[in-house]
Amino acid sequence: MSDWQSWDERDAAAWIAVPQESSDKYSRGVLGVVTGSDRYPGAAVLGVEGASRTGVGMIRYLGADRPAEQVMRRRPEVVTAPGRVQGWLIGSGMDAASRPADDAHRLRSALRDGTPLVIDAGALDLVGRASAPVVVTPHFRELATMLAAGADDDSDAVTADDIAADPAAWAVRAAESLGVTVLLKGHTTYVVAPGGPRYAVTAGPAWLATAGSGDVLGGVLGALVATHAREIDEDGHAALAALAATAAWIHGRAGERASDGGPIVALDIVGELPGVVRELVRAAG
Ligand SMILES: NC(=O)C1=CN([C@@H]2O[C@H](COP(=O)(O)OP(=O)(O)OC[C@H]3O[C@@H](n4cnc5c(N)ncnc54)[C@H](O)[C@@H]3O)[C@@H](O)[C@H]2O)[C@@H](O)CC1
Ligand SMILES: Nc1ncnc2c1ncn2[C@@H]1O[C@H](COP(=O)(O)OP(=O)(O)O)[C@@H](O)[C@H]1O
Repeated sequence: MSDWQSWDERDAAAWIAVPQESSDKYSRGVLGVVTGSDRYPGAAVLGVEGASRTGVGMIRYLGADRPAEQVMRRRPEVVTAPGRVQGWLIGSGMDAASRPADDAHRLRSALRDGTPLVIDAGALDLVGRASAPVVVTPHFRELATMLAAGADDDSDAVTADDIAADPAAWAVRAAESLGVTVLLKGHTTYVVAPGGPRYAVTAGPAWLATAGSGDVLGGVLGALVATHAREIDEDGHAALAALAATAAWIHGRAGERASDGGPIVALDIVGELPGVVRELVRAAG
């Protein structure tokens, strides 16, 4: 574990983009979102909520109609018109095995946009199609599926149990073989850039293991990516890895505050995000 750097509040505090007097919503950063489906509309709501409460200039939600309705009901600030964005969040609440043609088209547009992407859940199979740097956010089963897709035959395929037994090593292998930054979720979240830094983040309680918690994390990371376009442009995966570790830290700390030793639901994490970001801004000042 000696080559893993633990990521703490001081590290995270350096990766919050604080609006300036000269800022407007576009200069702060716009996040494009293609998430959710008829089956999982809630994941779209949770990701958009996570991004909104982490702080971003604007969100363009460009997913399917049913999740769009739910997103707009909860967050009228969101825009559904296409346009320029500085980062994408795609895949949460989608299912690669039953992808409607409209979703395939929406995902293709995001992947070809030339803008950094956070790829989650039901878009992880498309990781090789991106035209810009990517950070993926799998859990153990999702990472096993991704690696199995690249295995030469079934005997090479890794299982979720293999990954659970040594998540740090599998996160590194995935980053090297896929050429993307990997954020592997779990009690400790491992973040690895291909050939670059390795961060271990243990910030939250096990109460975070609740449905939709990872969808919120995707939104937090989406907001951080969209508000750090310059840093990603200059430092590529090194910046993406720092942003991913920061997202995991913020998510864990929000879970800690929300839980206070008791059970939580995903929206409780969202409710604590502004307070956690405020703490980080103060820590940086
Ligand atoms: N409110 C929402 O809309 C939510 C949507 N979600 C979305 O749901 C999709 C699937 O995510 P998962 O993390 O479930 O994918 P997994 O790869 O963990 O699981 C795939 C399927 O395996 C089954 N499964 C696996 N382990 C099981 C167990 N121990 N007991 C019972 N069934 C088990 C479930 O039927 C599940 O649908 C993703 O697109 C994700 O974003 C989830 O994040 C949960 C919340
Ligand atoms: N035992 C645990 N301790 C701390 N955090 C956990 C634990 N299990 C899961 N988490 C965190 O909760 C989130 C779960 O994400 P995910 O599995 O994608 O859930 P969902 O698909 O339901 O949104 C991740 O951020 C993960 O790091």
